[in-house]
Amino acid sequence: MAKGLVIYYSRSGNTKAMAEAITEAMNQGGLDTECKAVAETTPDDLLGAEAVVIGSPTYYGQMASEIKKLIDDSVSKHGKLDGKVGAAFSSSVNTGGGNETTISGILDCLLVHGMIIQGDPQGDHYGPVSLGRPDERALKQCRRRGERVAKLTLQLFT
Ligand SMILES: Cc1cc2nc3c(=O)[nH]c(=O)nc-3n(C[C@H](O)[C@H](O)[C@H](O)COP(=O)(O)O)c2cc1C
Repeated sequence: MAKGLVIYYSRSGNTKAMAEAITEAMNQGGLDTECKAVAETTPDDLLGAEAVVIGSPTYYGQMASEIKKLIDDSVSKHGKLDGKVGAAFSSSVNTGGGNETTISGILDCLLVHGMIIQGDPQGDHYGPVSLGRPDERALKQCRRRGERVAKLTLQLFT
């Protein structure tokens, strides 16, 4: 069965709540998906999933260093993530506070790994964003992204 992995870093719970909503939707979409804090995640874990979704709070318009460290450590698996499905999400405090640049930064790294990224013409285009604690709009975007990742992954891997 195709597997998914949602990885997040979160200090005050906002990004974690997004991760949980995305994970639930991926599981409902038929992808056996685990949700892990980045502190519990190793580069080896990236190999075990066909879809990897990474979320970070926005720190100065960029991903948190904890997420970047995992990505930098994933150089040990370089070439082995080629063709997997990737996605990203972020929480910030301000509108225009850089959540999309954070997502783009994560997606850039996943592209270097050779991963497949799907945009969204109707929902949050780059990936779900939330201002602070995810409200119903943000949770809807998280569920939508989870469904879309699951659908694409099952199309590619089953
Ligand atoms: C070091 C630091 C830098 C931050 N930089 C930004 C920023 O550039 N733009 C913004 O809108 N929010 C910024 N924030 C706010 C967080 O992105 C926001 O509170 C986020 O929802 C926290 O997510 P969490 O609850 O998952 O930890 C920053 C917070 C910290 C601690």
